[in-house]
Amino acid sequence: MLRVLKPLSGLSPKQQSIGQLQSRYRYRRHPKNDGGGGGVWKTEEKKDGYLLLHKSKGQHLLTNQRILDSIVRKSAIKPTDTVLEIGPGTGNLTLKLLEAAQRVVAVELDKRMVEVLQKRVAESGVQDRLTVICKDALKAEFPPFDLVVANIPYGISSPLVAKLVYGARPFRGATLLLQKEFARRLLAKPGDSEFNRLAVNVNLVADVEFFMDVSKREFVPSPKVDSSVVIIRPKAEIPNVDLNEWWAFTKACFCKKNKTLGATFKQKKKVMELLGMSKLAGSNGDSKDYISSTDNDDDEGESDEEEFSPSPCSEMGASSFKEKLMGVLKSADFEDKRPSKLSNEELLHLLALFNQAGIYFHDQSKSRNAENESLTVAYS
Ligand SMILES: C[S@@+](CC[C@H](N)C(=O)[O-])C[C@H]1O[C@@H](n2cnc3c(N)ncnc32)[C@H](O)[C@@H]1O
Repeated sequence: MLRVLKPLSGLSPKQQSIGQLQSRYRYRRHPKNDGGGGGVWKTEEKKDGYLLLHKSKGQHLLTNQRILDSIVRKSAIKPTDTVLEIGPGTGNLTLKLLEAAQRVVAVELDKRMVEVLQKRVAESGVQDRLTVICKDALKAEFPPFDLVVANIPYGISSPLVAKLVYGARPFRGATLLLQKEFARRLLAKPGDSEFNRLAVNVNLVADVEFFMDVSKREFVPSPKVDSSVVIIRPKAEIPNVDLNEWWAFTKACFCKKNKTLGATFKQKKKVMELLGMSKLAGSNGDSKDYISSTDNDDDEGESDEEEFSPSPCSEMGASSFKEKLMGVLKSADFEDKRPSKLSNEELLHLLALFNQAGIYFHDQSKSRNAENESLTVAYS
């Protein structure tokens, strides 16, 4: 299905408010509709040209003015606020944000989108209040902002949410349009089937509120999935825990989220890897011993059900280390518990117990924002 974004003839831009400006654009099916194959969509941003919309970049434009208005209203933007928008696209939301905020910082990967956005905003005469950063939002350094309001490309949801809530910039809230299933995972509570490490990590530092569901029919072109709007509000106070260590610890616990912690930490492969890193760091004269864990997240990836059975060369170290791990789990009845049913308070308690036993978890890559981070754990 190909659609066209076509500017309608009408009032001169100078006579128009931003709201009127938006109504100059309408969407219709492209006459050369080819059924939507090939992952590329066409839209027209001016009478003599076409803009290909790429599914791979999540280019699904939200066109329902009522929904755009609700999102802006719900975001409680103050006239003095700077709003960060990730993926402004052709500016449907940006123009509404500029009506409410002092300044909008829009981070957009696609230069063609930036051109359309800047043209539309210039027509409204408020271009001096828009800053465009034409970069990948995962790599861009964000300037200070008060709020985030965005219909984001769903492909970067997880690292982007991590970048925001674990990032250095303080902000009041993030109103995000997300894939419905992803939003449900963010909202999940311990024991819910959707509950996973993402919810655990986000909930440590932020509260997540559901706002509304948005049908796929409200986008041009329609994606395959429905969406939901959630508001993420950073907590005023967060537990006194090393966030890098917390990130690595939850990764280790949730590598098989429905397995008991005893089974997870008993796996031969895991114990041996942990121990291997320990010896590596020890040879460098490090005061702590470092150990690594397999990077299997949330029941995906390879499984290693095999119970620990030490090889001759590392028998002593591996055995005592496994005993240490199991001792911690048993000391507070965590051995038979599943991470997917534990509250953050319980997980924090378990981490404190590991630390007391001299076992520390480390994020080797130091990249909580990256999609493929790896882990190490330290113990002494
Ligand atoms: C879902 S569309 C939203 C467009 C617009 N906000 C709207 O609601 O109509 C996502 C936009 O994000 C842009 N985008 C995709 N990946 C990005 C990235 N890594 N960093 C910044 N922008 C990105 C796409 O080019 C696209 O314009």
